[in-house]
Amino acid sequence: MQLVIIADIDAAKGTSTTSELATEYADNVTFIECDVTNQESVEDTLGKAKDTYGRLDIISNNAGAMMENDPIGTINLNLCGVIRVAAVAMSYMRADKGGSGGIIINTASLTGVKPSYNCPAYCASKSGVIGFTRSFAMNPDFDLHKVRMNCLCPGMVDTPMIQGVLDEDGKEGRVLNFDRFRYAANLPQLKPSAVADVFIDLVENESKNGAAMLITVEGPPRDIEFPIY
Ligand SMILES: NC(=O)C1=CN([C@@H]2O[C@H](COP(=O)(O)OP(=O)(O)OC[C@H]3O[C@@H](n4cnc5c(N)ncnc54)[C@H](O)[C@@H]3O)[C@@H](O)[C@H]2O)C=CC1
Ligand SMILES: CC/C=C\C[C@H](O)/C=C/C=C\C=C\C=C\C(=O)[C@@H](O)C/C=C\CCC(=O)O
Repeated sequence: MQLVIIADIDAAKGTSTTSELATEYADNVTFIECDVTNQESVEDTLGKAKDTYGRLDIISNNAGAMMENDPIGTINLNLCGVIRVAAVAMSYMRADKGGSGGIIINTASLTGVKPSYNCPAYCASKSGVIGFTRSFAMNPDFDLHKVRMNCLCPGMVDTPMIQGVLDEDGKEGRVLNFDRFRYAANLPQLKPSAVADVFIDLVENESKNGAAMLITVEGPPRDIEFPIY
């Protein structure tokens, strides 16, 4: 049986999403309020998940936001949040410490490899997620802990994040040039399900470790190839 914990800082949205899913999956979906920028909150959330279900197999490290008006906060949420969650999750998942191994999938972005002057802190945070993922996966300790790590690098996806930036009408400076962002946001966007499909492939394909999956409207998903120095 697949059991899912939805963890998010937005309790109202998290609860309503969980109720929606419960119509199909009954008690197999639970919501826990969590702030990935707060170490105690992350420990509390993953501790509760382990206590409720006995073990952790799959982590979707997905929380993130675009807020160029707060560049340090952007790094703290998008990059440090990913590292924080991964570290606590590892304490439960490691096969050599009583866990069963598994997979952590971090959400990076196309902007982690393709710079955009419009959101330098966001791009830096996502480049960091890619670097963290690839470095983590290279560790020879994998043979002991058995936790794979991969990341997703989607182009623009039709989600509330994009709409949220557009709705603000540029006043709060979530991007540096609102008109350029609006232009980019009017180009064809991915559906969230296109990203979810790649997520499922990464879970199922046990040969994948350290992959950064490029997902765009231009063609099928593929591994990003990085130069070797
Ligand atoms: N929408 C897009 O075009 C793309 C989005 N991404 C990334 O995908 C991920 C998901 O974003 P979307 O679904 O697009 O946006 P979204 O705004 O719908 O989802 C982001 C979620 O993160 C949560 N969150 C924010 N701060 C948090 C915190 N401190 N602790 C816990 N949860 C927190 C929000 O409440 C929200 O539910 C993000 O990491 C984003 O950077 C990557 C590429 C493209
Ligand atoms: C701004 C980033 C938006 C969403 C983040 C998401 O993680 C991934 C997005 C993928 C691509 C986004 C590209 C956005 C680019 C820009 O906003 C600017 O660099 C301007 C882009 C296009 C303008 C084209 C032109 O000037 O002719």
